[in-house]
Amino acid sequence: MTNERRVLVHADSDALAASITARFLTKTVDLLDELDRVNVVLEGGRVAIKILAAINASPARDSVDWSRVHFWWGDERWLPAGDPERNEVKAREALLDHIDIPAANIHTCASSGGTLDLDAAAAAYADELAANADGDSGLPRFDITFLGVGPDGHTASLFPDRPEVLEREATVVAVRNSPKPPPERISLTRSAINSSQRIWVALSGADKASVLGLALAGAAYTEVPIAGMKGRKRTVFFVDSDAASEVPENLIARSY
Ligand SMILES: O=C1O[C@H](COP(=O)(O)O)[C@@H](O)[C@H](O)[C@H]1O
Repeated sequence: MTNERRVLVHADSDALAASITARFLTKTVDLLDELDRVNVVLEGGRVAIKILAAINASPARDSVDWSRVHFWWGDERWLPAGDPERNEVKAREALLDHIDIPAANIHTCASSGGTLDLDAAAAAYADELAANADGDSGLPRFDITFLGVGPDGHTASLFPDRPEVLEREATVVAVRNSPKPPPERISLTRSAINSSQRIWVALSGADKASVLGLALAGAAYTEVPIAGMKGRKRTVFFVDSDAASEVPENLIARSY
């Protein structure tokens, strides 16, 4: 097993979504043969939601025993419950509301407008992670973590040149003054993300090409946060041809 990064290039975002869907369903079924439960970390980017919709539409969707799959979020936007811009709401609409999964398996971050303020909500999410921890890590064993990337290189809600990207102790941070709306967010930290067994990064579109090139060329993660994300077993970049235009040819695995 290698933990090298691989880049899989697809013709377009539809092909990308189909490929990651097939891989996700197969890997989850295989993991459930070995493990009592599988923990999956979701994100809220445009391509991520397209992938969840593709999983929902797949004829193989119900080959997964969803009662043994737990969903977490790499980040959440600090918005009222039910707000269509919440990552959780988008994921529910695309997939989670359509599968046979116990509510307790869906581990959301709190919403704004409730009893918790932003810091307390981040602490509550860290407590929920710790209550499901693998050993004394404070974190579940994240079997598959989906990440997206903004044109500025942010991933989850870790933005360039911000203190949150440097956090080493906490598993979860409250984010304020995000350069991308909404300004307040909750995010896993880099070390929490990098505890994942597998990180699957999805990028689509020409506006992601430059940052993908920088990340693969070894940019500092403080400036390009996605550059600092690496799963314990594998890190795979699922990209479309527009996003791949600045990836060195020798890094591309043309298996799709
Ligand atoms: O705000 C966010 O943005 C990133 C990237 O989103 P995209 O639409 O540009 O792909 C996403 O991964 C993150 O979860 C989300 O909160």
